[in-house]
Amino acid sequence: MDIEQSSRKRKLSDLELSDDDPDTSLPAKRPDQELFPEIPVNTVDTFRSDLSGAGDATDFCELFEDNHDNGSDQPTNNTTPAIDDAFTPASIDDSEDTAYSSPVALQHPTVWAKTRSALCDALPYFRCHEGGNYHIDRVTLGLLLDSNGSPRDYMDGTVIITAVGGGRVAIDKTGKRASVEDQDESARNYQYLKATMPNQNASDESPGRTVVVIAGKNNDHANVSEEYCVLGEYQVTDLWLEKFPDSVQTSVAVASWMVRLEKVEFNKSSWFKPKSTSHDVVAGQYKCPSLECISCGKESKQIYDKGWACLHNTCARAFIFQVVSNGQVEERRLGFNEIQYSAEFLYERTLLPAEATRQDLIPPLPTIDNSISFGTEAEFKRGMVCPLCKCASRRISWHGWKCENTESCNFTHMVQTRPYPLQEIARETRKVKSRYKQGSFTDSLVKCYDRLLEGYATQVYTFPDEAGQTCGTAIVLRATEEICAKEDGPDALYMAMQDRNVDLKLERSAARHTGKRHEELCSHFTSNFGAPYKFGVAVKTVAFRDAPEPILRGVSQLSWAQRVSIEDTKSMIEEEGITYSSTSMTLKSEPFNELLALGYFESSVINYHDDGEKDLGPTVATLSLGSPSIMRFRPKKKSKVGPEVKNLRSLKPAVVSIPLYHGDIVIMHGTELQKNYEHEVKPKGKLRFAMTSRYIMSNSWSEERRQDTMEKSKLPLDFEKLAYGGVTIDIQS
Ligand SMILES: O=C(O)CCC(=O)C(=O)O
Ligand SMILES: [Fe+2]
Repeated sequence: MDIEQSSRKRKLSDLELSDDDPDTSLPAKRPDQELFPEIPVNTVDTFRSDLSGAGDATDFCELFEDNHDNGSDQPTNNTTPAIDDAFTPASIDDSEDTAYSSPVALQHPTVWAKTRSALCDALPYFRCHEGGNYHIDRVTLGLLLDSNGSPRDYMDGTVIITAVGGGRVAIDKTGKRASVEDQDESARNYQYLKATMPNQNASDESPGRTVVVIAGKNNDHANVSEEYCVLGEYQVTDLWLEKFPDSVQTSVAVASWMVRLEKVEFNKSSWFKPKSTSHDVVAGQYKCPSLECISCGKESKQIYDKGWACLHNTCARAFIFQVVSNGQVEERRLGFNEIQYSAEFLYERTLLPAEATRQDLIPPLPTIDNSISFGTEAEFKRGMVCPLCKCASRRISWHGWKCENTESCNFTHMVQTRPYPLQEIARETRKVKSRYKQGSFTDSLVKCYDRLLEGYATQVYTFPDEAGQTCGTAIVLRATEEICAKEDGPDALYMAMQDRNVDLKLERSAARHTGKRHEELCSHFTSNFGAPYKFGVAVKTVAFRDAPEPILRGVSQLSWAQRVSIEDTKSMIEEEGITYSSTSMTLKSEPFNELLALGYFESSVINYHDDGEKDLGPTVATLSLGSPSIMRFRPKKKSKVGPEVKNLRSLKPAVVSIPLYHGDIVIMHGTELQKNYEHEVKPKGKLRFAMTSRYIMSNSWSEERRQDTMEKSKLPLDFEKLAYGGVTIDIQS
């Protein structure tokens, strides 16, 4: 025991701690600029190359949100002390020095975003729509602090100290979450942050990398003026477990990881810090001592002002502070509010290793190199950072990027895409044909009948309702090469849709995402022509009379396809003796008065949905142009068709999967088909268009809305000359 005491004393004496004035040992500050150390400037690695090279790289977001990604399920604790109460280090006179006050925006943010989806679309270091710790291959690239995490969080213009987060579980039925178990080295957020530090990777030779920190408006410490602002490029300097018996977050002491981040360019003032003097501190001026524990033999830094404690949670002496009182060292357990971070810890500065990987805070504007790219590759759907006002903006328009800061900036970055040729489509088609079997069934519910329809080889899929009778059909008309090459056929239509002079008005709309907290954009681009209609998402409508010719040709071709396929279905039902629901399948062609155009870049999809909105006729017809795709149908989880689901979270598997090729037409018929089943379409190439026509019934609408619908669905007088297969449409009914 005596030996222990003396050894402890020896180590503490190294700190030169004095009981009455713990800071007299601190060296005087040297704010003279000339003494600032040179910050190494390394070759900047752009993340675009990280991502494009990351074929199977794990690109993920971790649930840092327990503490940082502000959400409705954040536990509120009225007893939480204000940060200033919890945190005013006594050792520093803060009457002049504002290093300890919460930063307030000084200048224009380096990069900012109005929405989470813009942030994630535009910034390569934070492609993380949920969660707050974005990592690739288990190494953090970006952190979002969008709430007040631990009451012990700290932020000045240079240093951020915050809880690492993760590991919380719901502790009651209201969804309140809290940490109930000690965190340890298996905590993922800890691991990914640790991996950014030099020599932490498996090879042990990684040079380390920087982490970009973003603050959201819900974080009171950063006090940023915009919804999301990039604070800067930081390095992780310390990770340690904090455990106090009276933590205000939980009634029991739970060890939680904390992280200290230090701005890489620590000698420059931050845009978000007003009178910070913290950037006057130079490397080496303050040194936070590190001591070896006499019990476990592991080192811990003295990061708190009251004294040193072993920070290794498994050690018998963990969090027992060695406090100097009247020249004696006492061992004490201290409460959460009794200690603060030491000045040495806050003011320590760390030079970034020269070989560490840096990050570009402002990614370059997307450029399409017409010799190697078409402009429809997945990366061009990403956002941009406006070079004028630095607003992170999403790719909303088909034709290019527009700054989303529309109130005070009108920057646009329009691009000319290179037409994606039919030869490329043929190549993609061959690849899909070799991989996917036509209509590969995953369930015996759906039956398929082969038909021949005016030169189109046709498959008719019949879908049963819960009673087993057919409630709907999906009729797939396969276009032959000959059909595609016709003067008004799919090839000509596909090329016309890419014509620079044709504006299809395609845009990405805000999508509904059940269970997601943040607004997202649909992955595909849409525009609506003819009768206005809200398909779950709001899409702008253009009257048929103002529609470009390819759209009108689409309406014409789909109207033709509806007529011939419904006629054939009647014969097929008779020939095959199929029992069907006549309330669902009227077997009548309705005049299409609307067309929804869809544009898909590489990796765009339309997720599972139904086309059974109110006031829609029983038939929905789609023409596919360009890249092949896979269409799947599955019974809805609430439908009695198909296997029963265990709970409402589990989904039913697809019952049929249908590859669709350039020129193919799918006609879904039957209102009950849409009630019982849903469908998705996943393109397998770089450019696909779909044109979907419906009949929208406006009888029950107000006179004004009805008139508007009638007006917008009037076809131009010369429409007849575009008629496919001689089908004219009577819209006036
Ligand atoms: O892109 C497609 O083929 C399908 C589009 C679709 O499902 C729709 O417009 O509702
Ligand atoms: Fe659909």
